[in-house]
Amino acid sequence: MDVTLTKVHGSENDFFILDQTKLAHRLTEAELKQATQQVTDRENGLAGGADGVLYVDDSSHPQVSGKMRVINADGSEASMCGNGIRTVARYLSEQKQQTNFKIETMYADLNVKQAQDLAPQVKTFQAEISPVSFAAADLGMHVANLPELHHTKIPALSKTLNFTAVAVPNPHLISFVDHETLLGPELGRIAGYLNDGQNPYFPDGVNVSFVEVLGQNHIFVRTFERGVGFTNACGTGMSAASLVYVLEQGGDFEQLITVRNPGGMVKTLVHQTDNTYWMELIGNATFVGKATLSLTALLAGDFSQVKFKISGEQPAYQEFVNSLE
Ligand SMILES: N[C@@H](CCC[C@H](N)C(=O)O)C(=O)O
Repeated sequence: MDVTLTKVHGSENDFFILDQTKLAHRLTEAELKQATQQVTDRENGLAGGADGVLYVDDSSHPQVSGKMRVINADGSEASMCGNGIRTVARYLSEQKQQTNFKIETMYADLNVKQAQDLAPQVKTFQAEISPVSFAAADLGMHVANLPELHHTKIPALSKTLNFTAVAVPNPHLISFVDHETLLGPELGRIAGYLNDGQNPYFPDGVNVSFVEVLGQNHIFVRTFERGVGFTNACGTGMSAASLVYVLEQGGDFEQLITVRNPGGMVKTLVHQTDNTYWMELIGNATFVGKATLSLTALLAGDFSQVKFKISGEQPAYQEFVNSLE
């Protein structure tokens, strides 16, 4: 059986899209994990590897155009992926000729739509990020029996930094820091510890983001992701950081927030409807290229015979990044 993998990125958070509806039969759970670990490997994977694989499938939900499952590079499954869903939105939009529709994810059917291009030839999509919860149970968090964590020190992690934890719905720990701390070693040290599978605070791991305020409704977010490590950007992390920025640091509801990240820039909107928060994430959905190979070669991690066909979209994205001040 042949399998086509499309390499994509959102703010250089890169993935392969594998459309299960195009296969003679669906991959088993074990195959999903194995294929992901093989293809994403940064040294021996396909086309430089990736941060994860986005598996597309049909949805059985009414009025929903497709389903996305997110498998991290280490084989663990995530409930959501903000950068990934924009690329899946573009993929489904082109397959089904729709510009405004819903995608099923683990916990919610999320609205997605095509948006105005961020820059010439930089295809851009907008995705709903929800549901939001601060509850320890939804975060898999065990910090001093606290039901929620808002702008609070965790002495075992840092004597100086304050943390807020929020599930969107994948778990995020957010800390606002100065420029030196943003770029320094603390993020790797703290996030590495929290994702070691042994710590008592987040035994299932957590995505950790450091955020610097650059100006009004303008922030920089650097993220160490659960199941991956440092990535160029994390869409749910930038959405969670935007929410915490609005709630704690003077950002504005219903105003576009510019979010810079090591891989580029996105825009977010933070909403409050009744007592519920939700966000929208607007950013590039770039297709880098694609390859077709046999399932046997994919599972064996044998990419020696694979021809990777470049799309030609990356130079426009690079120009966009170069244009950012
Ligand atoms: N890069 C993603 C998040 C992917 C999932 C994350 N690593 C997790 O395990 O929760 C994004 O753009 O949101």
